[in-house]
Amino acid sequence: MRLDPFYLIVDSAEWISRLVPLGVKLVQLRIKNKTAAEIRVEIRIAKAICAAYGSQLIVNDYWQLAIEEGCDFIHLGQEDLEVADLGAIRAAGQKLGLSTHDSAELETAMAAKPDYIALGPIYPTILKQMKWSPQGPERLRVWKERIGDLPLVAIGGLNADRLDGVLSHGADSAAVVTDITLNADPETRTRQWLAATAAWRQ
Ligand SMILES: Cc1ncc(COP(=O)(O)OP(=O)(O)O)c(N)n1
Ligand SMILES: Cc1nc(C(=O)O)sc1CCOP(=O)(O)O
Ligand SMILES: [Mg+2]
Repeated sequence: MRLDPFYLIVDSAEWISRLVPLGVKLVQLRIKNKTAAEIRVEIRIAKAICAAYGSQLIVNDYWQLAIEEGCDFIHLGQEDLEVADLGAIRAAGQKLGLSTHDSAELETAMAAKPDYIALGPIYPTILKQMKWSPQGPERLRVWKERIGDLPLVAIGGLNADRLDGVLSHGADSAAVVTDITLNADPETRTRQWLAATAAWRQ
């Protein structure tokens, strides 16, 4: 499986409706602090938009809702993984991406036979408090050697200027939140990401 080098992460279907039509081919819906009923609606709308534009939707955390809504790709962190039913996820034919932050987590993640591994935070992030110090792009090489052909996602503090650095250190895809969603002009910033990743899309 190949992942697009530009992996957008947003917290609403509204963002997906704004940015996916610009050409984003890989997008995660990562919603916190909403009810399950509200998240179901968001997933449904996001799925329809992604289907219309040929974009791969990945649902964060809410694997049961993702299955019920007919989505095909989820992302889980290590704490999510502890309580998730991997058998049900596989039986539903879901692809699975997993977060890792250290070697022990990588071992746990690999045992779950994921479809990609994410490593973060590569740089300091302002989105959420992290227990881990920034990994630095060099650590991506170490992860790539350990996971072989499995796609590797870099996340945390990425911006258009840091893209080439992470992709040239072994990441197959660069995930981003605030460099786009907190930008004064998110559409223009998204176009910059699309242009900056074009050479890695061949
Ligand atoms: C691509 C990608 N990588 C890492 C994460 C973080 O997942 P997790 O550790 O479960 O934290 P939350 O995002 O749920 O706060 C991610 N969402 N996507
Ligand atoms: C959601 C998330 N997970 C991370 C991890 O390291 O697992 S870093 C992160 C935040 C990414 O946001 P930004 O691009 O704004 O830094
Ligand atoms: Mg999570």
